[in-house]
Amino acid sequence: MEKVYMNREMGDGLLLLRTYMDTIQSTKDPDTKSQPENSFAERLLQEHRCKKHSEVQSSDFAVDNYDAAVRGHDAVEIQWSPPYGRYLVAARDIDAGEVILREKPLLIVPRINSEPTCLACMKPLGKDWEGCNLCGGPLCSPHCAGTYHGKKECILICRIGIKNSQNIESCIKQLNILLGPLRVLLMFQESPETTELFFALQSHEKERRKMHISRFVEEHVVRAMETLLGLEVDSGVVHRVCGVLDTNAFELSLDQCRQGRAIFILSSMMNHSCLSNAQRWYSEGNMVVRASVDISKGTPLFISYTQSLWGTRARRAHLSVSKMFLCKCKRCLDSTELGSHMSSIPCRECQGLVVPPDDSCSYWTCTLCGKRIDANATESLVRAGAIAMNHLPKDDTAGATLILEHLKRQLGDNHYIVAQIKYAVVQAIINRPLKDVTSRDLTRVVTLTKELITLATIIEPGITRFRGLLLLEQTRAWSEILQRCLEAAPADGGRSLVAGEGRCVDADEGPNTSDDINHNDELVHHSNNIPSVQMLLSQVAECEYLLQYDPRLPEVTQLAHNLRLLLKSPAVVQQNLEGAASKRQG
Ligand SMILES: C[S@@+](CC[C@H](N)C(=O)[O-])C[C@H]1O[C@@H](n2cnc3c(N)ncnc32)[C@H](O)[C@@H]1O
Repeated sequence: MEKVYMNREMGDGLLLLRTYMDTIQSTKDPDTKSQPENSFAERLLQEHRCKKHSEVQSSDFAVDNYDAAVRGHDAVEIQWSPPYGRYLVAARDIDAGEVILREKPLLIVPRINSEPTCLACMKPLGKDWEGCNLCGGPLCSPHCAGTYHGKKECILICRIGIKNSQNIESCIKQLNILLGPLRVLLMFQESPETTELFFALQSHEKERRKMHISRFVEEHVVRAMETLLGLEVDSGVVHRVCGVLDTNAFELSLDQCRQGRAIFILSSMMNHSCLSNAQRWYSEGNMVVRASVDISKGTPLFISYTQSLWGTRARRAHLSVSKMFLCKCKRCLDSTELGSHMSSIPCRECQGLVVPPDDSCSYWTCTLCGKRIDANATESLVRAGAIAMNHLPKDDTAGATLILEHLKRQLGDNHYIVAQIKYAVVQAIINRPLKDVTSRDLTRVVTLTKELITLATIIEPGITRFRGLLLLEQTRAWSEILQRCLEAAPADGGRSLVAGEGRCVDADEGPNTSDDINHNDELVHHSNNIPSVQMLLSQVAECEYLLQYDPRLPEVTQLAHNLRLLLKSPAVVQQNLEGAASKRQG
């Protein structure tokens, strides 16, 4: 404990956060609203409730969100150590799949992007939007029931002059940059006690001062607040607010279409690892953090701040620029990336794989023949792959598959560029109405998702969203294939197709030139391995568990419903009866 106070900034914050957490921990029942009297959380809540009644509307975003009470979190505690700052640790053994944290946001702000977003409900609006009657800022409708656009904010935004602007696009861009820090400052004004809590979070203020971001904040936030909004602001405070937001805010899908960035005090204490042991969702107004693997008492909890389908170099660069640290997790320190070889390329001399240099050397090395390769040669190959990936033909899965096959030969089957293209092809196919997808493309989805699930087992092990989404796409493809088989030969549950003499077609043979949807040849091949409805139902049950808190859960439920209906179809019933009879005979 002593050394905690060696770092004053961190130590002060730690004390405050631990106090905050203690009050939360002391209320175990997730449905109980009562907090210990005079506790920090209770004080915050009481003050908030008084405001809620007396100042309706003035700072609507803070209303309700301020009910930042996280309850019953006996699973975690906060610790501190010099290289990592504060972090959450398992206070007891935690089982894979257990919910570790459930927390309401302190505040929600819009994402920084140039797209107009409804100020009141945070729905991205595209080109067609209506302006707020008063300030002219984007709203999905003048009667939007969203509560984020409070009166004070509206009055300030009026001063930007969006209504009469000749260049609305640039006004909206500026507004999107300003809005996050502006809402934080309004929250401080409305609820001064939030200031201390917010500033207990890390801002990397000093490091940011030396970086380009500092000039950006000075120009587009501090100066814009002064000149456009006519506010007198403390530049240091604004920089710190922006630092806290950039370091701690979670990008969220608020529901299936609304998006935002939000601050969660305790969830912010989770450090990063590219091989995380927990994952987070936003579900029914709460951050839900779930253990993806078993975590033993005393182990730090890690979520991932980055993308598992990126190679080490890209992940580390992203973390170092956006979160100001050099990741030294197991995956980052291993040039084979845990044996996945997602950044390796095939050796031209032998069957081996050439792995990227680690911090100690500058050349790439084959793990089999030991050949050393100059970094420039391999990097230009990877760059060419990245360019091809960024120009992948849209709505042309055959074309995309050709590129994929070419890059597989150049970069290897598991390379991160190849993996990202595989996932992009899966999404391009499966996001179309399934009735319009050729059987060949459905087959492709099955093959690619199987390969990606194998990869996911290494880079995102356990109960994870990525596995859930891959399994969902695979099950959707299988169930469409199965239905086509049943429709093509309903009398015998598709088995006559199995006995047919058609040519076996495999997804790897290349693109289909015909757009014939009911491609019986392919069905012949696949009816040999098509899972039964029961098998697909158990796959869906796994998806339901994995995606329990995901916005795509309704799709899983719908798929389960469709499969249950299929189970009742005469062809499947007949098949099951015959199956049961032959089992009895056997
Ligand atoms: C959301 S905060 C996490 C809590 C933070 N450690 C604190 O004390 O407030 C993110 C910051 O934590 C630090 N951090 C997170 N993961 C880390 C890691 N694996 N190694 C080193 N620092 C890390 C970085 O400074 C990063 O910008």
